[in-house]
Amino acid sequence: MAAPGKVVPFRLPPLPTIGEIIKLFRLKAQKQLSQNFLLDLRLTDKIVRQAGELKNAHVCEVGPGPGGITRSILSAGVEQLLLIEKDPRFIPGLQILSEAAPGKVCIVHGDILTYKMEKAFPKHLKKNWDDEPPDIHIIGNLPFSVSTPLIIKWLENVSKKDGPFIYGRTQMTLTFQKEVAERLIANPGGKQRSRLSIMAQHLCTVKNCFVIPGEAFVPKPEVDVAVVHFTPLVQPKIQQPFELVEKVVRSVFQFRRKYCFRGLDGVMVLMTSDNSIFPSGMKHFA
Ligand SMILES: C[S@@+](CC[C@H](N)C(=O)[O-])C[C@H]1O[C@@H](n2cnc3c(N)ncnc32)[C@H](O)[C@@H]1O
Repeated sequence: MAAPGKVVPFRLPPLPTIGEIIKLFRLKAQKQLSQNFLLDLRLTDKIVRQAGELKNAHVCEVGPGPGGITRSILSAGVEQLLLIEKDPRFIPGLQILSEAAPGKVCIVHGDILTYKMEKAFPKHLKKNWDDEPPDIHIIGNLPFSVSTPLIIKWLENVSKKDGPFIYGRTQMTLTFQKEVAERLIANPGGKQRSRLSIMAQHLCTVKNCFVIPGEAFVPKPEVDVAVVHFTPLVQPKIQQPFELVEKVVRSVFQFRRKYCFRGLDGVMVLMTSDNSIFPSGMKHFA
């Protein structure tokens, strides 16, 4: 028994390994759905550590699959874990995890692209936008065909303070194809600087955490994967509506870099009609 006042770390009871769960429920990865699983719990622990302190946090995991990352999230001592999984084959395996952590897990069979995140967490967790981020995190290793459109949608939600961001500056830790992660974190003037870099960095602090080699996944994907952490900024760097910023940035990047200034001609038109979108000049941010 622990001494009074001593914090007892949360420990899951002995469970079948992820490999055994996959065998038990015949969870063959479906290539057409870009399913690749992480079986090494040291790696899933490493991904979850990138989210920051999760003790007593409310977490939504998107696309838990056979539950590797799920186990690491539960072991971090979260208060509540919401799982959103589209493929019904994974639900029985996730139920085993739910029984191992009584009262902590809620499983939703659904599609994260349409799920209403504004109702996902208790209201009392809401924080003001300029306060510290709420104790709410989104974590996920989704197929790239989902994670890229999803981050665009969530960036729009950040700019409008809706969706998962009605609770405040909810943090996200997500995996992307390595090249997409490089674009998300690229600095101004860098080779990878793109539309995605500006859309993400004008709204969030974007940290690239680490690259996971393709060999770590079963089956091995054709590309490497990188983990990216997002914290919405208190003040966006460009204080204009999302749609307008997107339009301007699209216009800037429609030409190859050496012809970028052709794109800027269009921007100048928008700048004069909309009053200084990029106060210190687009050149430096692009
Ligand atoms: C690449 S697998 C990763 C599984 C697990 N997170 C892991 O790391 O081992 C992606 C998972 O996301 C699920 N998924 C795909 N699209 C989804 C969507 N739109 N909404 C919710 N889950 C989705 C898949 O069924 C699969 O379980």
